[in-house]
Amino acid sequence: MLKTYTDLQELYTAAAALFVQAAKSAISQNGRFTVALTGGSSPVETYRLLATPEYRDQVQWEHVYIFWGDERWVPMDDDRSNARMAFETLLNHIPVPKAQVFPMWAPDVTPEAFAEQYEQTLRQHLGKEGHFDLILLGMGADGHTASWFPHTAVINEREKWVAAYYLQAQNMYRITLTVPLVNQARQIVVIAYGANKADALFEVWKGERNPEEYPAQLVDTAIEGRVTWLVDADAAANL
Ligand SMILES: O=C1O[C@H](COP(=O)(O)O)[C@@H](O)[C@H](O)[C@H]1O
Repeated sequence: MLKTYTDLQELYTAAAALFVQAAKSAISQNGRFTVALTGGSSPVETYRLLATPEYRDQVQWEHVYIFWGDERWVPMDDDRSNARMAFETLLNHIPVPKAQVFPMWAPDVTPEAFAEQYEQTLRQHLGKEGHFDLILLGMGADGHTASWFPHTAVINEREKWVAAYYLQAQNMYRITLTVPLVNQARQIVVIAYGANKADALFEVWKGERNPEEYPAQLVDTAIEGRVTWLVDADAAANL
């Protein structure tokens, strides 16, 4: 499902409302809520909104388990860190227990070894089936989502749940949840706005199937109601 907003504030509100709704429903059914956060610029205002009393006070944060969908392999005080952004905008402002927050970063370990450790952590918290209650994603102007960049081997990974690899174009390691794990989530919300996303959004939704070029096509929209794209009119201009 794709929902288009002319007012960005309404898009942020819709994303925050979906988060709260997913948290309430998972906690009432299973006593806990597992969520993977996205990075980049797209979720910033949604995270800020979730930190306001109106949204924050609707969530039983002591039952929430926070992971990341992907990360730039940089220390958490680096401006590029997805975790740093999430702490600054949301996590520092909510009463979630620190032991239930799992950034994709650790010093003194290789990214590949860390990816294996992170997968073990996920297996402990998600069980062997690996169903997140909610995964938030963004989409870059090049059609990447999570750290599934065009023409990288990681988009064909079907065994591992978490993978790390060196992204030559950015001269940095990336760590990411993989396609099979993301597509097992109970709910996925993709946030994409801005005119620079219009071409990629068109290709992902209306273009020929070509996930090597537009990896966001790999987010499986087949199950009705499970995947929601929240986009603005600028991003949707070519649809
Ligand atoms: O590098 C990344 O980019 C994507 C998209 O970022 P945005 O700034 O266009 O929102 C993001 O979803 C991903 O988490 C991040 O690592």
